[in-house]
Amino acid sequence: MDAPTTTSADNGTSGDNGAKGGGGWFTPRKQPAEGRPSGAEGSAHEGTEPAAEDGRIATPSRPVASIRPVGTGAERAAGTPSRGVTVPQTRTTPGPQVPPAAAPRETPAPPSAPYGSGGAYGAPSTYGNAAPHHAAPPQHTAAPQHGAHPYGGAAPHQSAPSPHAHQAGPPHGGGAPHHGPDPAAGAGRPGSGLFPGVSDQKASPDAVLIRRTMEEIAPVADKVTSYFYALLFVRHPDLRSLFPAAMDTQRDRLLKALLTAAEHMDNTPVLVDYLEHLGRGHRKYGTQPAHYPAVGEALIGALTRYATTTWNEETEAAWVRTYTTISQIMIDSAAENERHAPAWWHAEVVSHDLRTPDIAVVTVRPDQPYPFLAGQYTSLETPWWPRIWRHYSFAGAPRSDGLLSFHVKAVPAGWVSNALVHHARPGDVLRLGPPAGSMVVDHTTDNGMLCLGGGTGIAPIKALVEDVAEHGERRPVEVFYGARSDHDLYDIDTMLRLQQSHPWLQVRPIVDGRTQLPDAVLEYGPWNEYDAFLSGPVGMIRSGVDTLRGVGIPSERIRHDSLEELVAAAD
Ligand SMILES: NC(=O)C1=CN([C@@H]2O[C@H](COP(=O)(O)OP(=O)(O)OC[C@H]3O[C@@H](n4cnc5c(N)ncnc54)[C@H](O)[C@@H]3O)[C@@H](O)[C@H]2O)C=CC1
Repeated sequence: MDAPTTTSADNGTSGDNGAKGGGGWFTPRKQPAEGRPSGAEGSAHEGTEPAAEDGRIATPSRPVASIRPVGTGAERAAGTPSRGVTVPQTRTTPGPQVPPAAAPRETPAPPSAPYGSGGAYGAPSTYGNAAPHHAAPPQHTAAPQHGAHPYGGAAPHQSAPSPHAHQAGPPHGGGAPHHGPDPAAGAGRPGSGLFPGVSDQKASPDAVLIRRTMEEIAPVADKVTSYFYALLFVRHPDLRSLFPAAMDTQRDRLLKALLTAAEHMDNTPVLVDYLEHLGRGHRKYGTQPAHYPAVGEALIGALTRYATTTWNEETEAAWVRTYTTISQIMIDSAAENERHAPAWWHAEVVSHDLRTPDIAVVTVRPDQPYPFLAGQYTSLETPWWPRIWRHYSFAGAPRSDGLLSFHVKAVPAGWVSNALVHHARPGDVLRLGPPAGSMVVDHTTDNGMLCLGGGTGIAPIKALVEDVAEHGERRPVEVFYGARSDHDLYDIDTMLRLQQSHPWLQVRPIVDGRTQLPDAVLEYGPWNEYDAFLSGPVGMIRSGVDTLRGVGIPSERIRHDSLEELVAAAD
């Protein structure tokens, strides 16, 4: 969800959207033509409504409550009267952002992933783990309207910061950071279906209703998503230009974001971190507060159409409350971020080093200072594929000259990666989003570091090593660098040079054969006193987490970027 909602000067009830005339907020203004194609793309003509897959017109069952406008945090600070939910002022986050968890990298799949990962209108991404400074209990506790609860009711676990605050966290609690029951699940009966490990027993009433809806629409998720975008673009054709031409991957992002929010609805710290990250990340797409109500209308319209069994007035009210709060947090987060960071950075390619026929090291110079931490990643857009963003890790610790490097592998059908490897040249200008990810070094300990880098996943591992070196630490750092063949160890010379300079560093190239990357660590050790860092293909992360837990490293000391995002990127 990415495009949550809010603010609308008319309180969301203007024009035909008002709850009048039997229409209601999401009621079609006009019948669509017979046989009109459905789907998110193609079809949006202003003043008409999209047809459902079966050709029927989708008309919400009844008027829905308006998604309330609340203005931005800045407006409230200036004394603008609140018109809806009361949301406390956004907190200030000084210094480089260490947004919650992670994201995907090169996207070997459909070239279309719009708002890249992390992103836009529907991109979850990570959060699962708040960065250290996010560990404090959230200040966002949207006051309920009409007795409703902000996140769908009570905000139960507010007092407990995420126990996985240092891990790269998957959005749906499924991936690595949350090995074991979700902290939000309490001691109740574990949930089932879409939300394993999430219990309804301690869940707030709104959370229960929202999850029921999600369970119901899961089997028809594709239809819901298509219909959502169709509604959005038909009613707001101007918003279409914010999205990439190809919507394939984008569609999934909405549902994933919803799942993420739904799963963590009662875990306020996690949810707020996630949404704040999402709100900041949306700035680069040009998302404005006014866009949120539009998305909210389309969302409710799509749910009304497809969640036929669970949808009723109560459920609808829960969704409206929840969406309003979500929007507010994202809007406030973006507004706060706007005070000290650009929405994006331009970055000129200054060198392009083709290491293998399909791997390049691309170095860029941002047009203004770009603060980040070693181990983080950014989103990147090329001039050849506007509005298509991909995530790449910084392949080095911050440098005094401000240059940033990325390791890019051209993957089949990967538009961005192929453009970067085969077309980018010095002088080309890319766009970068804000830094993200929490796979960073904890300099408050001197624990040994066990690092597994598979393929181009070695990029952030190299950054971590440089970070340790720059801090003058002498903790043991063991790097296992996996590749399919000797030829694919494109950065081994750099890693071995680092090893020569630093006696605390051990680099072991592991070429697929007798053993593969995660298993190779079993021949060494013991590792139970180490912190672990995993970076590479999702299969490697999954098996690596299992292996490392098996050798005694607790889950909370195993860090990696979001599995969900990596999976999404590989679709
Ligand atoms: N470029 C970047 O900045 C970053 C990229 N990544 C991710 O790293 C991946 C790199 O892709 P490639 O270079 O093509 O890697 P690859 O597919 O050639 O695999 C590299 C090595 O990882 C291990 N591995 C792969 N699959 C495995 C599995 N299922 N189980 C156990 N070990 C496995 C093997 O040792 C293999 O040689 C991509 O998925 C990318 O998204 C992750 C972080 C940063």
